[in-house]
Amino acid sequence: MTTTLAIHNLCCHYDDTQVLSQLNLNLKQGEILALLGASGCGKTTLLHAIAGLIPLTEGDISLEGELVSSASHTLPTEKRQLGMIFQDYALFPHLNVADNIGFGLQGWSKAKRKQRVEEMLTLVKLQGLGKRQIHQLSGGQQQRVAIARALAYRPRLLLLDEPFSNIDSQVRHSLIEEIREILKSQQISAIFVTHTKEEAYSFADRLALLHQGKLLQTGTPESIYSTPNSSVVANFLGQANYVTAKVINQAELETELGRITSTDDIEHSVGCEGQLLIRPQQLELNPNANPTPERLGTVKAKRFKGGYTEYQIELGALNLISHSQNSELSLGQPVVVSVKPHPLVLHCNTVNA
Ligand SMILES: Nc1ncnc2c1ncn2[C@@H]1O[C@H](COP(=O)(O)OP(=O)(O)OP(=O)(O)O)[C@@H](O)[C@H]1O
Repeated sequence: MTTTLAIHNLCCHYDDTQVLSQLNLNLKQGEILALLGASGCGKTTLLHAIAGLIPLTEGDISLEGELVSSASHTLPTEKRQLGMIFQDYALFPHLNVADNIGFGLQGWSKAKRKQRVEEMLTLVKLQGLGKRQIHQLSGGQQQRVAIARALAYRPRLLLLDEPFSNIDSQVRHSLIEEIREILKSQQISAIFVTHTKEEAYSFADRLALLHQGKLLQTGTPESIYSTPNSSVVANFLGQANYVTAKVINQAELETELGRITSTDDIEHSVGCEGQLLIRPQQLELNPNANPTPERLGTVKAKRFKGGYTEYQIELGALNLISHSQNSELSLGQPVVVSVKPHPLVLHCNTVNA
């Protein structure tokens, strides 16, 4: 499979402040990647660098093997064959839907342009609405027009900056799935900026987590969620408990909750100490089990969440969050806390331990 985008050792500055540092990232043809991270971590800056809107101070960017940015060279945005979609749609209010979609097709014959616009209207399920004015469309429909316009001239890469943030949450989910299907059917490579992990999970094949201008981890949503390489990544992708732990052998850790066995080999060496990550749904609460002191906790708070109940458990100095199917536990009730069997994820205190 060919590489659409290759970013190598990229650094960007605004005045004296370094905003992106030593960033490496590749994107395969047809792949959808979500750039995820807290506000201000550099997501939009990276998108702008790929678009050629800001220069690089170090490193380079290639599109389909063509060098488009380096410290000494920036190919102008309009020569990069990119599609760009931003949260405010940036449609032309004085043009109707068809003219918005056909706007980028300069130099095409009238007949070919009309045919392409019709194809695009069908693709985004807006057949028959070509003559409508933009203000006569819903937010979701306007975003479909933006997609159609961006795809009409067959870009080699689509850049989307928080494209769903202005869409009503009721329609957002189905729109995300629909647009993903359109991109997949056309084998379009895309980079999508969001700070909402749920959007990233349903839209992207792969996530790239940015933190303070550095790329911390890339991988499928499932792999990053289950084996985050740091507490920053773990916390960003969902609630997390941490207990101190030490590797006893390849399969076991000695922890604040007693000895815990992993279902996979533990990758760290014996003796390594650190923090064991336990997701709330990996903690089991049992009011009837035989208590051992290190596992006996008390229910301090509970919140019904629909599909599960969230409990806050006090256990010695630990404050643990558990998501349980059992909604019957009451405040103050003693419970035995155990960890469901799973491959344990330990973040060691010592590097390379
Ligand atoms: N034109 C600019 N001049 C100076 N600093 C800037 C400029 N644009 C952004 N920054 C700074 O660069 C950093 C990264 O900004 P960027 O917009 O890339 O973050 P982001 O991750 O997209 O944030 P958000 O999720 O809030 O949109 C921030 O600290 C921001 O204040």
